[in-house]
Amino acid sequence: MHKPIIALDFSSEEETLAFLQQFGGEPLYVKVGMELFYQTGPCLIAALKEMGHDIFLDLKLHDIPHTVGRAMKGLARLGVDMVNVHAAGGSDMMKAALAGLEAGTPAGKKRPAILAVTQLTSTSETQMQKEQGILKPLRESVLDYAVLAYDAGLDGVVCSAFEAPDITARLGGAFLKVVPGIRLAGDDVSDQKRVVTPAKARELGSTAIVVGRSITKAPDPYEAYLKVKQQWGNE
Ligand SMILES: O=C(O)c1cc(=O)[nH]c(=O)n1[C@@H]1O[C@H](COP(=O)(O)O)[C@@H](O)[C@H]1O
Repeated sequence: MHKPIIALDFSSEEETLAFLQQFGGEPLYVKVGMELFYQTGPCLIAALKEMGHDIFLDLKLHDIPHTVGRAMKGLARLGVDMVNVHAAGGSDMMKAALAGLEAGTPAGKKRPAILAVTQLTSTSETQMQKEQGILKPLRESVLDYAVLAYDAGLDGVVCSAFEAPDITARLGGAFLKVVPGIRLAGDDVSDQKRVVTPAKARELGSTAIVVGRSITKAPDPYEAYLKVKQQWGNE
């Protein structure tokens, strides 16, 4: 089982490094998303690697296949461990993303795992149906996107824990289910709609969890991390 992935949703390198100092040098699995990457770029990725952290670079690419393929080729050179695209970009785009990653991964290095974001955990079924015009149940939409990603050769999906059992049943346990929308009991869910605790995520068969504000906004982030880790069941 993977360590909980901490979402470093900060706007500067200083803030990020001050946050990480509270972890006393413990090697972590961190997620760098668009807020931080757009401010700090590849330099911070290099610094995080130097500190021994595993990195999920969450830029959720969604564009024409040629553009996404070329972008992934560049991202592969950063030496991150995991990247993602939006499944809604389609099968050709996902295949181009994978081919770009393979082409960009330096010889002798491991290709980053690539995930497809299905339905964002901030989306409810009502919103999906009204705003995206997808009239099936949300669970079905997530499963359909997961099958599309699997057929395109991707390593897994980002989904909520609620859809994890269907995906495992259909595509097997090795296909990754990386699950955000995690809260410790009593924490503010904020903009998230499909939310579970770390323990529930494990019970539903998630491969990994992504945790942001339940850790980053906690009065004692390290203590919150230990609580998440304990509930999740450490590696
Ligand atoms: O791809 C993601 O990481 C992602 C997909 C998704 O469906 N929902 C989702 O919340 N995320 C990310 O996971 C993190 C969740 O943050 P918190 O809600 O603060 O725990 C954020 O960095 C989001 O960008």
